[in-house]
Amino acid sequence: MKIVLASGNKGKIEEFKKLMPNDEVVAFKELIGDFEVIEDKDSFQGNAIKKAVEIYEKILLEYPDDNIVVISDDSGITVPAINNEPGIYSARYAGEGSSDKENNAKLISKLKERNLSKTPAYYTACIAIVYKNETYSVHGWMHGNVIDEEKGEGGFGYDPMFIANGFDKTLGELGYEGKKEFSHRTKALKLAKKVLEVIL
Ligand SMILES: O=c1[nH]c(=O)c2ncn([C@@H]3O[C@H](COP(=O)(O)OP(=O)(O)OP(=O)(O)O)[C@@H](O)[C@H]3O)c2[nH]1
Ligand SMILES: [Mg+2]
Repeated sequence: MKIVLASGNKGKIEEFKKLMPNDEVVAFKELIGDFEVIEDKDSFQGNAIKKAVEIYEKILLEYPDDNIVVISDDSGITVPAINNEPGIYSARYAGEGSSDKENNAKLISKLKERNLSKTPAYYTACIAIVYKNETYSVHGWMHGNVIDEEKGEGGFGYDPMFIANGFDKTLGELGYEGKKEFSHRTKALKLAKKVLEVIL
């Protein structure tokens, strides 16, 4: 069965395709072109469900007979020492439409303002699934520390600033192969696969 990913984030799409090698994973844009979902809920779960539902409904309008399953991912990084920023605002921390580089620069300046060269942080991923008008959601987390500089070119987003617990290199330095063993997205997707086993 075709699994439609309700995400426009290239880093996520790449990770999902690698994490689900036995499924036909298609980014929604390949089916219906560009479509913006306003992420105005106050939780990862609220935004993940909103993305999956709106894209599911939009696809059904164009492919009414398709037996389609849509999955979405709403994720971000939370730094308790700076009032839990950026959290659900991770993608737009430096303003609407900001790049990973700009978001990282803002986080670095916030850490430097408080003389925090290294402080605890965690990633959250909520994956929502919509199938036959029913909604499901699961979460995964990854704990570690953020540092006030970028190291390495791997991963995406805040990865060059994040050192997972038990490691001494950033996810940017470890790259995808390191990260996929224990990331928030990997953990959430493990549960999502269980849900798919039950409902499909
Ligand atoms: O270093 C990172 N490693 C990760 O593994 C990771 N997962 C999420 N994030 C960041 O959190 C925001 C997600 O926001 P988000 O869930 O709204 O996604 P998005 O707007 O980019 O795409 P979409 O899926 O909504 O279309 C984005 O800024 C990402 O950079 C990560 N950063
Ligand atoms: Mg988004």
